[in-house]
Amino acid sequence: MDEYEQFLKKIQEGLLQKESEPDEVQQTTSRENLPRQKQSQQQQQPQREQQQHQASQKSEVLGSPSFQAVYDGICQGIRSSGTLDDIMKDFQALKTDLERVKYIAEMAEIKAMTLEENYAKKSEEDASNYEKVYEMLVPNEASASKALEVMKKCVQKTPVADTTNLALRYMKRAWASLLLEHFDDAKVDAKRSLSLNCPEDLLWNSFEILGYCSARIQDNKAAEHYFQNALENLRKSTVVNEIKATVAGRIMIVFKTVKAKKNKKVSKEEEERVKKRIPQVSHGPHEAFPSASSALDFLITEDRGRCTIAKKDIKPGDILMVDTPYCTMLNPESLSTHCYHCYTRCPTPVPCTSCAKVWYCSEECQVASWGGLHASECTVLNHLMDPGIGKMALLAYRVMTTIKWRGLQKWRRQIENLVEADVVEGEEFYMEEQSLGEAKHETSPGKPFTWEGKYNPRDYRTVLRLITNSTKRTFGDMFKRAITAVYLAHCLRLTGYFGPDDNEDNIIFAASLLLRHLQGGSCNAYEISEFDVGSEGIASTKMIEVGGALYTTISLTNHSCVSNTTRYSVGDKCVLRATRSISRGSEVFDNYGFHFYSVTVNERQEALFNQYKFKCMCEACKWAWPLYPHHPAETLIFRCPAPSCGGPCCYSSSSRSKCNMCGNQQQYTKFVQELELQLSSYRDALDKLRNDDPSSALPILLAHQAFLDRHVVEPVKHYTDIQEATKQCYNYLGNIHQLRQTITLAQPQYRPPPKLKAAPRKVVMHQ
Ligand SMILES: C[S@@+](CC[C@H](N)C(=O)[O-])C[C@H]1O[C@@H](n2cnc3c(N)ncnc32)[C@H](O)[C@@H]1O
Repeated sequence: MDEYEQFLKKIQEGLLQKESEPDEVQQTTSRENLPRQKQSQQQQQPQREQQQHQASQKSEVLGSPSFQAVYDGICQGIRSSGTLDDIMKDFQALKTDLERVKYIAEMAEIKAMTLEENYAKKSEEDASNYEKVYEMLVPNEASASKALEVMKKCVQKTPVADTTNLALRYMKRAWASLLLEHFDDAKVDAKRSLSLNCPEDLLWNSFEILGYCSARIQDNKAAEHYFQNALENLRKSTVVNEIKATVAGRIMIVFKTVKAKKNKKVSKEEEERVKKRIPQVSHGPHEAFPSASSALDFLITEDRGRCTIAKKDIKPGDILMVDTPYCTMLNPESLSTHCYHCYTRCPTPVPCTSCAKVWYCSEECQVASWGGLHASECTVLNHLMDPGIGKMALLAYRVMTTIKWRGLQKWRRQIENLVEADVVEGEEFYMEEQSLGEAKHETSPGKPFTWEGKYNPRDYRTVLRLITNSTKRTFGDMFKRAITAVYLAHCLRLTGYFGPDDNEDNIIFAASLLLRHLQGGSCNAYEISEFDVGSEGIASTKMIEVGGALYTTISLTNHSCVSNTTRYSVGDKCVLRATRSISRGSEVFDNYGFHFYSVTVNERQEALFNQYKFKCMCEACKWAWPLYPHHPAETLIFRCPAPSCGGPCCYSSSSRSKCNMCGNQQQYTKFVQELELQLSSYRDALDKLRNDDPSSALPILLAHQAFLDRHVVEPVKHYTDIQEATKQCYNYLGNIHQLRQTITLAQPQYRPPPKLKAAPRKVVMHQ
């Protein structure tokens, strides 16, 4: 191992150690801090002081205790005192969420809990360590992508007030992007650097980067302007003459070329494209439910609660809902790749100005997020994203920070009536009738589900009325959620949520709502997804769950394992689209992730009951339809087209020429001819899809689907195939991530001469 490698290893080890410290220390201090019995104030004080001292020594303030530690402490306490039966009895006798959280708040462990802020802090020490690693990596072109990653971390850790260092580090990140030929990214960072407090001596770097980026897209006028600026600033700088000569030489090669060329139009921004891709609902919007199509209506049924019904015949492809989220959250796994505000990928991220945990795709998102929800969670984000607390915690917390304390006051009387009495429209109606999770039959009629005014997806009351299934929850489920709710209410308090109204009563009131939202979230939250198209196109696609959201209109759709719709995300919006024909009066069904063709009946029923608290009675569950591999393959079963017959007939390569039920020859033959034409255009559509042309494939697939819906009997492989192909086409219309293609430069001479690519940048930037 040479000197360079040793140094690199040492720094990397140091950094790695730093990064893993918070969790370890957090757990240790948490356990120490969690008393079996309530500790006296005097006992607690020195311990807290010691922790505070330790925390101030670290780059991250380690709040204590974590949710997991509180929960484990309570469980251990119950086990060791042998009081489980009593606690279960008492807790299960409680009727409302308010009573439940009051009970939890009285527990010794909760009373002794002292939460502190816990978030990833900025640190110049960490930032400059990352910068050192970058300096070692960047001269080697093969390490450019590592250099870029390291520089991202460096920027994230840089204290925001240090605008000189930030400017320098954005510029260095821009060089790394340029080395990787990520021209758009390099341009964004070079501009950021110029807009900050970049030392005059080094200004030429960003201008030079911008020159190459503009030349790359043949914006020759801009390139000329940037190169002139680069040369001018280079001349004024104090860098040694040898370097000046080298840099000027490489700039001149490209400068001469761009001067001789005409301009070409610059491509539009990605954001614009995303905006345009938000579709409109088919048939125009519903009067009272603006996120839904006017082709829908909403009922409350005895056995399935609120549900969505087709008011008129719906065609495959119809867009039935385009829903706005009440609130959203980014999954912890996507923190390093996606914008914390708009959920797009961010190759040139800007960090939060306060913490070193979240990224934004742009300064606009950074500002919008802070002005929106992040300011009220930034300092407790490590608590909210604690692995033990569960995904729903952050979403429930965000419901509260979206409505804000002032907003809650407006509805307080209404909320208290609703929550305390646990009377919720819809639940109230069918809870009385319904035995535990047992759906009666699919087509029971219902009464209309009405809403005073418009059912606005940004109205808090639509979230408040999401079904919670609280009467069907086990002791363990409800007990843990109640502890989570109280813990989250304390996090709210830490961030100053209650303002001057910070008192025990209000915290308990907020905790009761949090408990409601934790339950509601578990059976009503949806994913924000991204369709990931790998390097091999359609053959290598997968769906990624980037975040979670509450869509209160889409939440009015029930599940079927043979659903007639599918969902996809466009930005943070959710689109619900018909995958088959839905006749007037039939129910519109979503699928909660358990399809009849890929999950066995028993597994589906168990999973649906565990999470959503109902027993599915769809056709596939009732008749135990086989899994996909066991569907009839070569044969299509259809209904005889003769109106007086309608009996099942088989179509295969060795098909008959008349119906074997009624003997009708004429209509049968005509139908088979049409079917053969249909099958041939279906094969055409599949070819188009294979060749990455989903927009040409989709209309053919939809027409074929409508034909099958008129004639074919399920389950059959061909029908499932076309459903899947249609969903793939829809996915291309939503959030999508396509691997960066390495573009060969149209004018190779725009590339900085290879020998000079890395070295001068590195040397000169640190003069
Ligand atoms: C997203 S909500 C759907 C709307 C819900 N019915 C309501 O009243 O608000 C999910 C919940 O609806 C109920 N549900 C969904 N699909 C169902 C079905 N096929 N049969 C019975 N209940 C169902 C379950 O209580 C489930 O937890």
